[in-house]
Order: sequence, then C-alpha cells, then structure tokens
Amino acid sequence: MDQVLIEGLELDTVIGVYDWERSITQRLTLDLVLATDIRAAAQDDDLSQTLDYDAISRRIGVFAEEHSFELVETFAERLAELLQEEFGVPWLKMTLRKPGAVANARAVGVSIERGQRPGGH
Ligand SMILES: Nc1nc2c(c(=O)[nH]1)N=C([C@H](O)[C@@H](O)CO)CN2
Repeated sequence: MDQVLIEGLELDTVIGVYDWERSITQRLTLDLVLATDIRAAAQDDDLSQTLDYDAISRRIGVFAEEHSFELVETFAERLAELLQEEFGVPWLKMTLRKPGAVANARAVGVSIERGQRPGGH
C-alpha cells in the first residue's frame, strides 16, 4: 500500500474542556499517513493523479481555524471524516498531539485509523 505522509503539521486552534481553554488558541501537532496508489502520478509525473499534501495541509489549517472542539478525539474524528470525503482517501492513520497539556508529558493525544486499507491488509 502506497502512502502520502504529512508529519509534524502544527495547528493553532481553540481546543479544551476547561473554561480557561475556551478563550485561547493552543498548539496541536498532526502526523498523517494517507493511503493512495502513487504509480499513475509517478508514471506521468502529474500532481493531479495523487494526494496533494500541500493542499491537504492547507485544508487542515482552515479546519483548525474554523472549529473549536473540546476534545482532541472530536477534532481527530471530524477531520478524518472530512479528509475521506473531500479528498477521497480510502484509509488513513492520524496521530494528533497536544504538547504542553500535561505538565510532565512531552505530549498527549490520540491516534486513529479510519477506512479500508487498499488490498485489505
Ligand atoms: N482523552 C482526553 N483527555 C483529556 C482531554 C481530551 O481532549 N481528551 N482534554 C483535556 C483538557 O482539555 C486538557 O488538555 C487541558 O490541559 C483533559 N483530558
């Protein structure tokens, strides 16, 4: 299964369950693995035949600006749905981290896989 990668994407968004978190933005970092078949794009050297990691990264930035969820779980789930619908991603793995949320941890967060892996593995 071929994959397009986005690693360490930094996002500033309103996120958190506590009152003090509702009036500030906080940094999230996102790692994404997006299943796709890169062979046609590579054959023709043609961006339109693959997942454009630049366009996807920009769309994620807009998503982060437009929403203000309480839970990182909600952010991840809703973003996964969007990526599958808007970009036709059949399978993805997303790791979303909230650095600094817990004093003695480098980061906390969630990791999810959604969709069907091409080839069924
Ligand atoms: N599983 C989760 N636990 C917690 C979350 C969350 O989004 N998912 N959020 C918080 C607070 O917002 C925290 O990040 C503030 O430091 C607590 N636990």
